[in-house]
Formats: sequence, C-alpha cells, structure tokens
Amino acid sequence: MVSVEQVSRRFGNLVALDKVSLQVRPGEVFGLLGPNGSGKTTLIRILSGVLLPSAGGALVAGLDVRRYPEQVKAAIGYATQEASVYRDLTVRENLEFRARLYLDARAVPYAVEETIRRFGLQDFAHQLAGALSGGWRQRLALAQAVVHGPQVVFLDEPTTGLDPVSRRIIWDLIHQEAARGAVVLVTTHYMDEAERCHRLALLFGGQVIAQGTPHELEQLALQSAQVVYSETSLPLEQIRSLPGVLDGWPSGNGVRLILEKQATPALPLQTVYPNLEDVFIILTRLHNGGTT
Ligand SMILES: Nc1ncnc2c1ncn2[C@@H]1O[C@H](COP(=O)(O)OP(=O)(O)OP(=O)(O)O)[C@@H](O)[C@H]1O
Repeated sequence: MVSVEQVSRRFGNLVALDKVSLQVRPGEVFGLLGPNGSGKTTLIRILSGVLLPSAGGALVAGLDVRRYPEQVKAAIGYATQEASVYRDLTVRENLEFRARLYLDARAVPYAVEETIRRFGLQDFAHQLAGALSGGWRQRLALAQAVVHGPQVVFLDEPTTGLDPVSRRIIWDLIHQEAARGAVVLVTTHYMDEAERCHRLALLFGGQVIAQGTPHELEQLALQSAQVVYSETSLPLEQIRSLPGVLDGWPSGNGVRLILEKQATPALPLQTVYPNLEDVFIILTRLHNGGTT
C-alpha cells in the first residue's frame, strides 16, 4: 500500500507539490500524469525516501517515509528510465548486482534466473547492456527494479523514447508486476499511455486536479464540456474565436474541438468520445477557473 496525505514540497519559493493526497493498493497500476515540471518526480523521490516532504506524510509498504527512509528504500523497486543500467556490465551482471544489494547471497541466483525468464531476456543475458537497443535496455531497467520482488514499484517515465511496440511490451510487463501483487506507481506525460493505468492522478502545478479511473475522468470532463469533430474549411483561428469554443486543433480533414457544455457553434458537428488529452485540457481549464 502507498498512502500519501497532504504532501507538500517547496524548493525555496517554488511549490513543487501542494497538498497531494492519494492511495494506491496492491495489484494496482496507478499513473501520475502531468506535464513537465508538474511534480511527478518530486513525489516519487519523496515516496522513495530520498527527499523529505516540507509538510504532510506518506506511508510506503507500511513505513513512514519521514521516520524510516532507509527501510523504505529497501522495500521498493525504483526505475528511472535507463539511468540505472550499467552499460559495461552484461544483462545478467546488471541483475546480479542489483539483486545482491537487497537479497541474501543464496537467493540471488534464483531471483536473477527467474527475472531473466519473466522478462524474456534469455537471449541477451551475456550481452553488454550498452549494446542493447533502447527498448531492451528499458526492459532491463524494469527487470532490475523488481529483481528482488519488492512490494512497491516506482517507475519514472518507463517508456520515454520507445516505439509503440516496445511501449506495449513494457506496459504488459508493468501489469505483470501488479498481477503478482505489487503496488505500481508510474509517471508519464504520454496521455495515451495513461489509459493503461487502473487509476490516475492528474498533476498540474504540483496539485492533484483530479483522480480516478480513466473512464471516471472522462465522465468528469464530459460534465463540463463536449468534444466534437468538425469538417469545416474555416481557418482554425476563426473557429477558436467562436463563442463557446474552448480549444481546437487540426485533425484529419477537419478540426477537433472542445466546446462549452451548452455551446452550439454554427459548424457541422460530430460528437466524439474524449481521449485523455481532451480530458486533461478540460480539467486544467476548470482548475484554472476557465469559462467551462
Ligand atoms: N532539487 C530541486 N531544486 C529546485 N527545484 C527543483 C528541484 N527538483 C525539482 N524542482 C522543481 O520542482 C518542479 C517539479 O519538478 P519535477 O521534476 O517533480 O516535475 P516532473 O513532473 O517530474 O517533470 P518532468 O516530466 O519534466 O520530469 C519543477 O519546477 C522543478 O524545476
């Protein structure tokens, strides 16, 4: 279990996190979704016991992060993209190195072999990590983070820079960790990826502006706005200035628009189901006291 209660963190005058509260259960993949600088990494660092909150508190695997930061570090698995992979060690050596930090020496060989199998790394076990493609290196980074079977797994942008096929594989592996009962907290700024999480918190300017399942967030956004597709030849700037139009961008042969709930602009309109990018735009506007 990960439980965050009113956590704030300042860096000088900058408020990086502002009264963030959330709970993540075992078996759950929970996404922290937000743009650059919204506080995702700061929260993960606090929950990993490497940074103290300025206010509020958090429990990770039953441990208070303020009082037991060293025990927290031992209870979690943490992957920060590929930074944690040693390029001049082989895949197996990387896993052994990490496993030895956490496990009794006798338990290391089994844990390493089991992880190599689970992550499909058999054919690369003797290869230098530096020679792996980006997708396989990220797979190794994830394998390393969980080789010791942690109860809680933190993944900071685990798919950055990967192609769609590699991203899908990594997400399957992330879900595999949740299926063995781990709490999994993932940061991402890819809206499409966030749909793969069981639940999400939308972070904006250090605040959680909404949280729930992707479906709940979509429904929440639809209470205040509508998303439509319009096949029109009017210039985008002109469309954006129409009453009731909150945002719009090119899409196929027309434009995708976010409209106020009751707006009926004089355009051919086709209602479309919102994706998480639409949801994010709608909810950030609401949060900022927009006109929605
Ligand atoms: N050690 C630090 N000292 C000063 N400011 C910091 C420090 N760490 C983070 N910040 C600031 O806190 C804010 C939140 O940063 P954070 O890295 O948590 O965001 P993020 O959502 O993870 O962004 P990204 O997606 O770019 O990784 C940013 O304005 C950042 O500049």
